[in-house]
Amino acid sequence: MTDPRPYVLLSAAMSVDGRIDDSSPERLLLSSPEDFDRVDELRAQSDAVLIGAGTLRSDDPRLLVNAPARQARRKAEGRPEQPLRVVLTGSGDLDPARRFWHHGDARVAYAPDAATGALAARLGALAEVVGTGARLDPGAVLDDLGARGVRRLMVEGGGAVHTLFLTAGLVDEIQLAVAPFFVGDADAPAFVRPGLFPQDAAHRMTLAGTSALGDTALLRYLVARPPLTPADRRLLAEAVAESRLCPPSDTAYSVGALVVAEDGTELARGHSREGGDPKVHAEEAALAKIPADDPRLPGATLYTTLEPCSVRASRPTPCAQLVLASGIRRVVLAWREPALFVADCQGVELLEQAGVTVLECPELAAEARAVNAHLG
Ligand SMILES: NC(=O)C1=CN([C@@H]2O[C@H](COP(=O)(O)OP(=O)(O)OC[C@H]3O[C@@H](n4cnc5c(N)ncnc54)[C@H](OP(=O)(O)O)[C@@H]3O)[C@@H](O)[C@H]2O)C=CC1
Ligand SMILES: Nc1c(N[C@@H]2O[C@H](COP(=O)(O)O)[C@@H](O)[C@H]2O)[nH]c(=O)[nH]c1=O
Repeated sequence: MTDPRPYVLLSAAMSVDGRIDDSSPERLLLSSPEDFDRVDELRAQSDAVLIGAGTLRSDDPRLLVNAPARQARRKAEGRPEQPLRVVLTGSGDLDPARRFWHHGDARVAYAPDAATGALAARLGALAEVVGTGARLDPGAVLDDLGARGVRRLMVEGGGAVHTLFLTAGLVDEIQLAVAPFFVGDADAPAFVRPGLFPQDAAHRMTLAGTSALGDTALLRYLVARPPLTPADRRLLAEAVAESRLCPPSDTAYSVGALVVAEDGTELARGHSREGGDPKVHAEEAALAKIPADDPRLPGATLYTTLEPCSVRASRPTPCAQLVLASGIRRVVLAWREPALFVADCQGVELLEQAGVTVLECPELAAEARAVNAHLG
């Protein structure tokens, strides 16, 4: 049994025009004193508090539970006085002279594997340095924190880190404080950067509370995490690996697909243009290998790197229809079809309308897309 990932609470303060700082070197105080007290209480309730390297550089924060009564409460509960303090970096370029490293108890820095060696040498005993694979992977960060016993994680910014966790669908709750003024500066950091967020007009968050903290409005949102399991991610990564086997094409996507029964048995896998058939799609190739009357199909999941097609020039039956005909009721995909060969792919809509559960895994979208980088 792997340890559970922590509950992730993202807390930030922004101006009414959506900025979390201005572009001056000094840190901008957006929160009211009452709101800063909320932040202190949230830190006290958390097992770990996390920021990005940009915030470390610009704010030089200590990131501590400040109220002595809260420190004492933690101690009385048998917890360390201060939560684990966490920094994320892509480059590994973290300055050991920052205040962050010289306060509180335990500290961890996460970085892509390639950056860990130099960073560990730089930080020495100031922090543990942990690699997250080829890239800065927020899922790997949560896995590692879970294994350290972290059950509640507070993500405290800045904008790039908010974007990293939100676009990966890894946030459970947002506490967003809105300060009653404008920053009015196009160069000032925004709450989030542009990105593909699972929460859009069609997938709205739940407003769980609003309150006034001094002159600051606190909005509390519950963010439904896409119910993907670690096994789903692993199997979808297998589908991405399968997509790398596709014979190259300048006119069609390279896609990989796996069909896996409820008990984890792989029923079939397939990839685009498999076996010399220039027209076959990955889902079609995989489904063709399973007898139509296999009783495991209704409980099975289709993992595919690209949204199943809803219209198709090459063959009469699009893949979304093939999936419906197979009886499969659950589809996990990495990447929605871009409007390159088909103006508006309706594969997800078609499946959902027929009652199939469709889950997207934005964490793997970049990898699925990379296999098709030559298509632009
Ligand atoms: N009002 C508020 O509530 C808060 C405001 N802030 C403000 O936010 C600003 C800082 O925000 P921002 O500049 O976005 O910095 P962040 O704190 O979000 O850190 C960004 C850094 O984290 C690493 N990183 C983040 N995402 C990735 C990724 N996908 N791949 C690789 N590395 C990644 C990089 O580190 P590296 O550069 O080492 O490669 C990147 O430069 C400051 O002005 C600060 O005052 C911050 C927190 C709260
Ligand atoms: N400016 C700002 C925040 N900034 C956050 O507070 C951190 C600094 O905390 P400390 O080390 O305790 O001073 C900083 O790194 C950033 O994450 N937070 C908020 O709730 N409201 C605000 O207006």
